[in-house]
Amino acid sequence: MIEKNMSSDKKRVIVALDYPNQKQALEMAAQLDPARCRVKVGKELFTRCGPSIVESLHTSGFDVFLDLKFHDIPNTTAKAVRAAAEMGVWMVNVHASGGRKMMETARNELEQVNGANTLLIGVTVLTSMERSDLADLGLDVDPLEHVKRLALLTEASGLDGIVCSAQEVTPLRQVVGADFKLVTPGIRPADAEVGDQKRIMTPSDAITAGSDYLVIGRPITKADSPVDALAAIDAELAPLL
Ligand SMILES: O=C(O)c1cc(=O)[nH]c(=O)n1[C@@H]1O[C@H](COP(=O)(O)O)[C@@H](O)[C@H]1O
Repeated sequence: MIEKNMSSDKKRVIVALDYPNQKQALEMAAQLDPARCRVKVGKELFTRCGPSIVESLHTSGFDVFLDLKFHDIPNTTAKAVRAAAEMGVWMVNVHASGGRKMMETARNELEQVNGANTLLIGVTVLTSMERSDLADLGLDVDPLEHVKRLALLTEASGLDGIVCSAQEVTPLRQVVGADFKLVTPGIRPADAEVGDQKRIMTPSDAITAGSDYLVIGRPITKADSPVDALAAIDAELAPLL
């Protein structure tokens, strides 16, 4: 029997536009349908292009996840989150390990932006990290344990959700609220190259586990035909949504 994911949002895929220039990013976006997916602007593209890339994507009708993973003192982080909200982005993120005061200050700042309905999300443990990477940081814990701790802190700080691995979604769903968004990168279709990701899952397994949004970059953008790669992912997800 096919298990249906609970979220009513049908646009679950966020395509990571990890490109070094506006031309390549917009060429990719032109092949995507804003009615069927969202896009992510990350550190490389934003550092090269600045807010104009976000404006262009908005003009083309896309919801934009601005993935700059802010991590700084509370005032600096909050002002950066405000700047993102004033750009009108759909989602923005901070590192949950910046702590409660940083996240609460960012949340409060966001509330003061007129008309903003930007989702504010906390990054827990990067999907490229495994237990040994946490040990290097002096954290002698399983990634799931640390993700759980940061998820609860993020929720208590008033944020809308977290970025985590899809591998953590099932146990997290038992401890966070049903509306708390679980955004999962590290998504790899069965035949895709893993690259630098460590805690991975297939698109259908991630949705079945309860992921709200799947962040997918290279399996689409580096495919011979990005359109075909996305269509295959959509076909894999369709029976589950
Ligand atoms: O916040 C993110 O989006 C993010 C968090 C995380 O833990 N892991 C992670 O891979 N990401 C982003 O998700 C995207 C994944 O890209 P691919 O590995 O190419 O599918 C990249 O743009 C990363 O910056």
